Amino acid sequence: MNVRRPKIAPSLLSADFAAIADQIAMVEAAGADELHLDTMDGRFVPNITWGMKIVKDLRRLTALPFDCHLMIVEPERYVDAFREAGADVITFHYEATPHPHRLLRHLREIGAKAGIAINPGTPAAMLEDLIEEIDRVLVMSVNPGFGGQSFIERALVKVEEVRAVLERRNPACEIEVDGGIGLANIERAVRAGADVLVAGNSVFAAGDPPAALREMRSRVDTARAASR
Ligand SMILES: O=C(CO)[C@@H](O)[C@H](O)COP(=O)(O)O
Ligand SMILES: [Fe+2]
Repeated sequence: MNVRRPKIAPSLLSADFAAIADQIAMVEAAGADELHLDTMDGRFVPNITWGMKIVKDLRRLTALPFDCHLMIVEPERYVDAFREAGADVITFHYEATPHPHRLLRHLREIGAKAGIAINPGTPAAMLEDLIEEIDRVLVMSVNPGFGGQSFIERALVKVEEVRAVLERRNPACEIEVDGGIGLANIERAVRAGADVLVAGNSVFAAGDPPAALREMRSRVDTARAASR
């Protein structure tokens, strides 16, 4: 059984970039385990965010691990640059490359944690021949592209399915859930088997973001203790 303490990764997509140093310091002080950075290219997803330059500059602001979620086509062209910019976990989309196996191996070779994300319409079974090559599976619980969307409940079934396969074949691999995570579902995500909970709007758009993050932390720890 999985007994790791789940991590909470605030998503900077929902942060105020005019005050980004303060926003990062705030979530770090409130107990964030990682920072989730969403790169979008306007092709794989309809939205556009930031690239390596921003990741590199943000790297100077914190020692928290950077969880770089690449929602871009041809991710193999950019992963080295994201690693050099300071990415610790690099997660590309299964749907964005014809060679996910090769890319997962390459990510480990360059010293990154190798992450692969699956969209809501992609079955967990598509990871079957990749399982041993993965350090983190990201189960999308919204269609990628925007923060603040509603959680897709079916994602929890997928987390359970991925957890069952990982228990047998790659127990060290983490499961991350991304999209619409908040107090209404964070405990259920942990009970389903999630190790990393991404939270954008539920932190940065809250009236009291540090309090929201601490409440999530407490609920996550209680849920994990209860599921042991
Ligand atoms: O990858 C994405 C969206 O595509 C996410 O990381 C969002 O940034 C999560 O934001 P919330 O749904 O938690 O507001
Ligand atoms: Fe994301």
